[in-house]
Order: sequence, then C-alpha cells, then structure tokens
Amino acid sequence: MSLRDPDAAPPDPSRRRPDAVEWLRSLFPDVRLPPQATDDDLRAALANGRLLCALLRRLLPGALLDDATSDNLGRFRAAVERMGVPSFSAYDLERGELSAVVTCVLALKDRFSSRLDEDHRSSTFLTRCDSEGGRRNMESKLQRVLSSPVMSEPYSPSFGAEVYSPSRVFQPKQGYSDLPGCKISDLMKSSSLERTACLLRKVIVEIERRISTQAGHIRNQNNLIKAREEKYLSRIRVLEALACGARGQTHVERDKLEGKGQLAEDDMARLMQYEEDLEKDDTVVRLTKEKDDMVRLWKDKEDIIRLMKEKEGMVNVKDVSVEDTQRATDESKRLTMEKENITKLLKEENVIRLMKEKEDKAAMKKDNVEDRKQATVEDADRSMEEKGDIIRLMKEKEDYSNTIMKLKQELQSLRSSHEESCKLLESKKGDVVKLLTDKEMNENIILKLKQELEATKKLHEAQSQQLETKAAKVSKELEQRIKEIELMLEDSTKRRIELEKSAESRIQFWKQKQIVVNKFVGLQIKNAQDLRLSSVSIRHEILNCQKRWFEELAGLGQNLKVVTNTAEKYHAALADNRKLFNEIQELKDMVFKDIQPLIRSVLDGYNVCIFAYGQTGSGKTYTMMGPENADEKEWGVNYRALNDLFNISHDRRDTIKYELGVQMVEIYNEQIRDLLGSGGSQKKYPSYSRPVSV
Ligand SMILES: Nc1ncnc2c1ncn2[C@@H]1O[C@H](COP(=O)(O)OP(=O)(O)OP(=O)(O)O)[C@@H](O)[C@H]1O
Repeated sequence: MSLRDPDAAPPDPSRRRPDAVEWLRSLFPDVRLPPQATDDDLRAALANGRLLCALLRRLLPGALLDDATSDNLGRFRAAVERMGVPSFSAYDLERGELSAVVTCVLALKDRFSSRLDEDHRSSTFLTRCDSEGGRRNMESKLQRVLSSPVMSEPYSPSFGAEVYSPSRVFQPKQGYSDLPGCKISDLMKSSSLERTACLLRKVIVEIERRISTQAGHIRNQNNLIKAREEKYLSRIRVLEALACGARGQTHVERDKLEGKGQLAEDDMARLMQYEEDLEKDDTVVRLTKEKDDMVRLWKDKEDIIRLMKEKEGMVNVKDVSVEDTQRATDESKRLTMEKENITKLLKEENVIRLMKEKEDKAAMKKDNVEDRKQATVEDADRSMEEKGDIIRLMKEKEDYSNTIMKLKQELQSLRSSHEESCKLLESKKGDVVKLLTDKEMNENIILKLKQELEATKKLHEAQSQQLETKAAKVSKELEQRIKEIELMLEDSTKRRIELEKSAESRIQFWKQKQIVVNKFVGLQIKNAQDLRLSSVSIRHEILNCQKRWFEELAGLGQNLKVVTNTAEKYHAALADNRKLFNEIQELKDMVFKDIQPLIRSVLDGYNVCIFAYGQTGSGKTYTMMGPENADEKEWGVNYRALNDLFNISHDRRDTIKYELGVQMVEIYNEQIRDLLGSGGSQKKYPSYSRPVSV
C-alpha cells in the first residue's frame, strides 16, 4: 500500500488531469489518449467504462464483484465505493465536470501505484518460478492472498517503510531456509495441494515477521520513552537538590541577620515576609506537581510495559483473548487509581509535615527575636554585603525556576507525544487483534489443509503400496515372460536351423524344377515362333479377304446406284400414270354422257353390260363407285346410272310402272361371288360363262 506523506503539499490542481492521463497512458500504452489530452479526449476514452474496469482489474483483481451487470461504468463505481475511494456520478463523465473523475483516478493511483510496482516484481518472480500452465492459477491465488486483509498493510506512518513485497512471501524461513530457489520452484510444481500449503506457510511466516516487526517497533518506542523518563528524573533530582540547597542557604542568612540584631524593624518585617514568601513559594508545589507527573509517567510506562507484555504474549502464546486484555486493562486502571490515592495521601502528609515545621520555626523565631535584634545590630554592616548575595541567589533561583518551566513544557510536550503513542498503540492493538484473528483463520485453514494433506498422503502411500505390489507382480510376470521368450527363442533357433535345411533341399528341388521349366519355356518359345509365322500367313489371308470384300462392296454399291435410279424412274413413271389417270377421271362425265343412252335403253327392254378392265390399283372401283362419302358430283358410273334410271321411272310413273332389282357379284381368281346374298361370300359360281344381268 502506498503511503502518502501527510505533511506533503497537495498536488497542483492544474497538474491533476495531466497526472491522471500520464498514469493511465503508462498503464495502458495502447489506449488512444494523447499526452496533452483535453477534457473531451479523457471523456471519450473513459465514456464506456471499459478502460476504468480494466484499470481496476489491473490494480485489484477480483474487485469487480458484480459481473452480472453489463454496465461497466456502474460496476466500476460500485467497486470504488466499496473500496472507500471517492467516486463520481455518470453525469460527471457524460457532460459534467471531469474533476470528480480525475480525483477518483488519482485516488486509485495514490493507493495502488506502489503495489503495481510490487506486482511487476511478483510477476517476474512467478515467471521465473513456474512457467507451466498452472502459473496463472498460482498468480490468481497469490493475488487473492495479497488482496486479503491479512496481507494489507496498516495505514500507519510507522509502517511506511515496511511496504509489502511479494518476493518476501516466498522468502523461506525455518524449514525452508536452506532450500534454493529452484528447489522451491520444484516444490511449487510438485502438486497443487503442496503448493497451496507451501504458500500458506509462507503467508504465516510473513504474518509472524510483521508481528515481530511491530513488536520491535513498540519495544524501541518503549526504550525511547524509558530513556527520556530517566533523563527527566535525573533532571528533577538535580533541581530538587538545588532547591533544597537554596532554601538552606536562605535560612542560614536569615539566622545570621537575626542573630546580629542590627536590622531595623522594617528590615525584620521584610525578612519575615520573605520567609513567608519562601514558605509560600510554589517550588514545593511545583516539585509536587512534577512528582505527580512522574507518577503519571511511571503509570504510563507501566501501561506500555503491560501492553507490550500483552502483545508479546499474544504473539508468542497466541492464546490471550480480547477478554483477557480487557480484564488486564481494568486491573491496571484500578491499580493506577490506588496508586494515585496513595500519592495524594503522601502529598497531604508532606503538606502537614511542612506546616508543622513552619509553626515550629515561627515559635522559635518569637522566642529568639530579642537576642537576634542585638545580633542583627552588630552585624548590620555585614548584612548589607550579604544582602547582595541573597539577591544573587534570588536571581539564580529565578533562573532555576525558568529552567524548571522549560523542563515542564518539555515534559508537557513529551506527555502529549506519549499520549499520541498510546493512541497509536491502541489503534495498533486493534490491527494486531485483527492480524491475530486472520492468523487463527489461516492456521485453521492450514490445519484443514494439513489434514487433507495427511489424508492425501495416506491415500498416496496406499496407492504407492498398491503400485509397488503391482509392480512386483508385473516384474515377476515379466521375468516369467522373459523365460518363456528365451525358451521360444531357443525353439525358434532350432526351427530356423530346420527351416534352413528344408530351404536348402527346396532350393535343390526348385533348381531342378527351374531346369525343367527352362526346357518347357524353350519349347514354348519355339511354338510361339511357329504361331507367329502362322499368324503372319493368316493376316495375309485376312488382308486378301478384306481386299476382295472391298471390291464386292464397290460392285454392290454400283448395283445399288442402278436400283436407286430405277426406283426413281419408277416413281416418276407412277406419278405420270397418276397424272394421266386424273386427266381420264376429269373426262368421267363425259364418260357417263357417252354411256347414258346405252343405260337408258335398259328401260326399253335391252340388255346392257358396262365392264371395267385394268390392272390392280388402276382405279376400276373408283371409276365405278367414286370416292367414299362422295357427293352427287363425285358419284361413279354405277350411282349415276341408277340415279338416271330412277329419275326416268319417276318421270314415267303415270304411264309405266318399272320394277328394279340389284345384284352384286365379284369375280376374283376366275370365281364369281354374290356380294349381296346371305352367305353370299361362300356362294361361288363354277364359271362366268353365264350372262350376268344388272
Ligand atoms: N381417278 C382417280 N382419282 C383419284 N384416286 C383414284 C382414281 N382412280 C383410282 N384411284 C384410287 O386408286 C386406288 C385404287 O383404285 P381402285 O380400287 O379403283 O383400283 P381397281 O382397279 O379397282 O383395283 P383392283 O383391281 O385391285 O380392285 C383407290 O384407292 C382409288 O381411290
């Protein structure tokens, strides 16, 4: 913890923002913050709160407890408020004055800047000690220990020089003092439990060291107070002696004056007054007061010694409770009060004694006044000279009084400083009690860890025993296996020899077989050569055949060309025929007009025959019937003839009644077939020599 000199002058207000900016830049070199940053620059850098959170994480890992909140600024402000560092409002950072923010940053700097240096040294040490993956874990544990109340230094000027250094935590003591650094590193690497125990042991050592340092400080202060006390006691003794000497001398002078009886009445009265003044002089009172002061000093000393003893007792024995301390304090107060009462009584006794002495002296004075008057007159001249001596002594007395006043002031200042020391001791007492409770807690933790370590050790021993037995068993098995393997090796050697022998015989066999195969191969080569010759002749024959086939194919191609030409000619002829036939068909009304008188002669009783003749597909049926679904214009000769006959019979119906009958036959393959009769298709006529009537 950084300690600030309370007497140091406050920082220059104009330097506050640059100081804060410089510090932030030194901690976070990558942050976008120019050296001469303005308020706006600083506001922009700190606005989202990330830099502030990073700063707090760097200064005190684990300070940001409220991780559930996503508001970085809120987390930072809550953390600094918990730490007792002056905080600021969100408005200050957004739009308001930045002085509160700068104050907060500088307060953190004051508190943690020296710790950062130590952390740097600590991280260097840790890097040296442990380069494994567990180093981070170790660092975090160490940081937790460093940030615990046990390890935090009390904020006291007397401990300013005892700034905590993490490297001192690992400074071995007692059982580890003879271990080198690498050994400690090995210890730390050995296991996490041992490492934790080692770390806690070192923490305890550090706590003990601090307590002993505090005890040393208190002892030194006690010695200092004791030395001062002795010095002032000796001074008081000297002053007391001087005061007694001055009083005795005054008495002697007065006795001389009275004895001579040479002083006048007023001189006598002055002397009496002087004596009374002497009696009333506050020297005795002052001395008594100083004595009281001394008594108080003794009391304070005893308190300090008692506190020291209590603290040492607490440090060494560790079993003095707070209740015992309170009881001892009450006892001490009671003793002090009794002592004060005794001192008061003593003072009263002294006063009574002094008053008695004064009364005795006054009585003696009255008895001897007459004698003294005479003696005073005789010694009047000498008394004048001695009066000068008295004045000198009075001056000396005043000097002594001044000295006593100065000493008194010094005593007062000493007392105030002593009271401050007492207050400091009281505050330290609280710290020591806190340290002791922390120590007890740590001791409990260590005890638990020790127990765990013991349990782990036992488990480890049991496991190691199991492993040893297992290893012994495995070694036995391995020995047996080696023996078996040796036997197998012997067998394999024998087998190898046998195999070599059999291989030799087989080689002989294969050599003979090779000769036979060589002969067979020679024969096969010869056959292959013959086959090659025959294949050459066959190839020649195939080539000849191919040649012949190509010639035949060429002849066939020419024939095909002839056929194609013929077919083309045929198709052309067919088209010409069709053309001619169509021309003939166009002349078919014309045909019916030619045969119409012949057909009408049937009505006059004549037999008529219309006979179509031609090759197949030449259009005989078409000429006689016409096309299918033909209209009147397309009718063939038959339809036209019948239509004409029906029209004539219809025209002649008044005069002549005609009966018309139809018969259809087919002549095919020289057979006549009735097409309209039932089962006519089966009815065949033997010949068509008989005339057919239509
Ligand atoms: N003048 C024409 N105009 C159009 N098509 C025709 C003509 N003459 C014949 N045809 C057609 O030619 C084809 C053969 O004609 P059709 O049957 O009359 O010949 P066919 O001499 O009676 O044959 P078959 O002796 O084998 O009975 C038919 O499909 C017919 O329609």
